[in-house]
Amino acid sequence: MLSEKEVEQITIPVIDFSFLTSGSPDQRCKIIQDLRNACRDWGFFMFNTSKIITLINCCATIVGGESWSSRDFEKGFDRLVYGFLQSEPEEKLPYRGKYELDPRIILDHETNFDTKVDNVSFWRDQFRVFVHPIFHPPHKPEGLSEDLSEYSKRSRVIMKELLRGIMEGLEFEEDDIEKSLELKSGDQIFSANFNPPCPQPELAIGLPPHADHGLLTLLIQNNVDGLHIKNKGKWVAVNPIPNSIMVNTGDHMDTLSKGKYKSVLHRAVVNNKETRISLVITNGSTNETAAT
Ligand SMILES: O=C(O)CCC(=O)C(=O)O
Ligand SMILES: [Fe+2]
Repeated sequence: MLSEKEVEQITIPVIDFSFLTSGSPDQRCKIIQDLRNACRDWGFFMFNTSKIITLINCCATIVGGESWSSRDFEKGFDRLVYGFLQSEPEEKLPYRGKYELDPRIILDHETNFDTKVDNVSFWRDQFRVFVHPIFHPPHKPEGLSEDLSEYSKRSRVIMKELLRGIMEGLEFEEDDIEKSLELKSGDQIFSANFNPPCPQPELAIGLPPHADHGLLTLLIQNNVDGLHIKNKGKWVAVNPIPNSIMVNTGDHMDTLSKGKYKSVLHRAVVNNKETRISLVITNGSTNETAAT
């Protein structure tokens, strides 16, 4: 029922991030228009860089951080993804959250939904942590908390540029844009989702259908597909450019845009061959943005 074959493969709109930050006025106009169409018609888009590192480093220049090499970036994400989950259970215990939005790290292991109700098993490990403005970093493996904090900082720069473009497209006044871009108090939650090979993928799901809670979510996946989005009433499978960053609109964006940009439903399916990994950072609004 949930297999890849049964849903149409689509390519979501592609946005040139560099035109937002350094394009000519005409190029910027075109990108604002592209963003408007992508948010309205899909709620999902991706950046046309096949090198995430270029984008991350372009943000480092803005925040004054050091450039990462591709190797640094991969090492950082190995730490993020494998290091923590593979530490000893007693080392992880202090980070285990106690409730849904507990700002401590939340770990779930191959949790099942109530299969009587949902008729489907939940097949994943997840590592989730609030990264901003509250941050309870794990102390091990070494370097993980620095990587998370740096990635959170850089992704806020991407967010800010994107939001400015999106709000220009919504024809917000410049003063309102400035006020709304005060992202310092907007919360950010980072998740690493692992979906190991599943012997019966048709009976399981990596992540059930849901909409994200913030303004925009940034999503990176390894080269194993599995993300589905609901578009015009039907599920479609997203076919991303390898190594790209995908972006989707969340509940706060739905509110901010007065319902023009819907908070898009999506889910992750599993397969029986390869582990799928996605790294997700959800960016919430400030109180001012939410009230706009
Ligand atoms: O694994 C994916 O591609 C989706 C992840 C996701 O939607 C989430 O963590 O909110
Ligand atoms: Fe999501």
